[in-house]
Amino acid sequence: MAQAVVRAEQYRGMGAAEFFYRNKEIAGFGNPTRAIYQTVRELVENSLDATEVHKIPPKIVVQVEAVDPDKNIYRVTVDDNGIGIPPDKAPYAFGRVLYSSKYVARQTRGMYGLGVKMAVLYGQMTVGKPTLVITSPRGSKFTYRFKVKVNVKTNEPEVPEKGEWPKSGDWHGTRVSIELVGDWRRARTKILEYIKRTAIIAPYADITIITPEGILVRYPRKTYEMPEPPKEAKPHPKGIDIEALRQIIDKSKAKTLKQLLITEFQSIGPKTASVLLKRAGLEPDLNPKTLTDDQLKALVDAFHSYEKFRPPSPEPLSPIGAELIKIGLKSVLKPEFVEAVTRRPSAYGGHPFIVEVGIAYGGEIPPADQPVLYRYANKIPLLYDEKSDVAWKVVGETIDWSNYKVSFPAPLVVLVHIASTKVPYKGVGKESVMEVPEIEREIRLAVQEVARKLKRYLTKKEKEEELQKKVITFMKYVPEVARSLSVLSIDPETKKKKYDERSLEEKLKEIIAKKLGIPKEELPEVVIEIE
Ligand SMILES: Nc1ncnc2c1ncn2[C@@H]1O[C@H](COP(=O)(O)OP(=O)(O)OP(=O)(O)O)[C@@H](O)[C@H]1O
Repeated sequence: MAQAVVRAEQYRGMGAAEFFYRNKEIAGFGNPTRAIYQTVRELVENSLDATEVHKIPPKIVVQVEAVDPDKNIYRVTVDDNGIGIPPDKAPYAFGRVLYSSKYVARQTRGMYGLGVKMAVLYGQMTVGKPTLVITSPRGSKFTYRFKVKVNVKTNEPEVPEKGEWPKSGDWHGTRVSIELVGDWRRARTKILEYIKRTAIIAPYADITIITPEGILVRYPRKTYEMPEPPKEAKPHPKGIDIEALRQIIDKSKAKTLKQLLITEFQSIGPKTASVLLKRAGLEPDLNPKTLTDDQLKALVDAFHSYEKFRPPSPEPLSPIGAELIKIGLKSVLKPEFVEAVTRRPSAYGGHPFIVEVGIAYGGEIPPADQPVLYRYANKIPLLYDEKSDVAWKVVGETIDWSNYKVSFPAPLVVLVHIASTKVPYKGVGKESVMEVPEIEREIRLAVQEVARKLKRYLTKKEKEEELQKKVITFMKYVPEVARSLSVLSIDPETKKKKYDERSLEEKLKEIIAKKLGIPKEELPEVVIEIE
């Protein structure tokens, strides 16, 4: 009988690239449908960050080509007119997991330094080919071309091919091309919806998608008006933990603790610094680099328990603004009513955020049994996991729409945008946002504010319709009544009518207009004759 072999446990470490390679689904690459959707998303989001944050009106072309449809092999290519990537950084940007230019307190779509590498990895795992990157940084005299792979074991980029050539025009931007096994047919609707919703939130962008069937869908730019780009801000003490503090100390040139607090954090001046250090039981002149674990903890505790900090600065945020939301909703959905609001900045756990809400109603929007919710976080449309998102909780479950004169089925679209330096996503795939009470509250207030405007509009519309009905009811009888009165006014002796029909009609119209409280000229010209 075979003896069971008892082997000793094998221990080894695992790098970031290998971890995400083994756990693709947590980054949104769980199956071929999600993978192709997520690839388009990651590339488009990088392109938008590379343009919009630098005040360049984005021009983006997405192309999905069928390389071998029988094997479900597709090529996704995204072109942009962004700032490009310096040639020494490009291999890392595409070939090293957790490498990013966005690890700063500033609102961008990207934040983890992961997205495009997951797409590169997925491509190399399923088709085996490297990703092609062509880029020309702004101001550079060259265009660079790389083929890049991620080395799963070492998390170092592999560059099997590279080249450069002089640039003639002033083109700048990036083109990324990835071949992968994807289920285009299943993902198609979601991808087209994603592009549509991106066009709504960024009406200043020119976005085109060309599908494998050769269909071209273009959302032309509606305006050159763009949101103010976010500014980088120092961290707020309330959002700091011990590790973050350690990293700040490592990078800082401050010689004393007091200096560190004043120069590296928002909301701390000399006075507050002294109070905080006293609370933490630390000497102001201590060299920050010598702090023990206990001292670091004492300082973080003092940060968290201090009640008088100013709220985090909203400068690193870049909301879209009510006007642009309205332009976006109007141009794509063609509703009869549209309104939007940008709330004042708020904060949770030391992170600033702003909620924006837009409502579109009627027109070409088809009626649905529930409100159609367009969720966005840092301008990214979120299409999956709707029911577990804080915005759904408010729009779909908490708000009683009948209070706003909406009865379902109704043609109602509600757009909710959360802009923050740290959106509390439920996962790195960025599909839904956690139920943070401060955010939930802001969403509720914003939805209520816009919904009240919708109610006013619907009430006015209802009144106008009632009035219109009355006008028609009264006016129907005018010709007949005028004729009868005219006949009654015949003088028995002369046999002549005292009043002719025309003048009686005019008199009757005057009476009706007065009764309904509208100018006589607004009564319909054509008088409906009764049978
Ligand atoms: N089209 C592009 N133009 C300019 N820079 C780009 C472009 N695509 C990627 N990059 C650079 O590559 C970096 C890595 O991109 P990646 O998608 O991996 O992460 P991210 O966008 O920073 O964060 P996230 O994982 O949250 O998307 C970006 O931070 C950016 O600096």
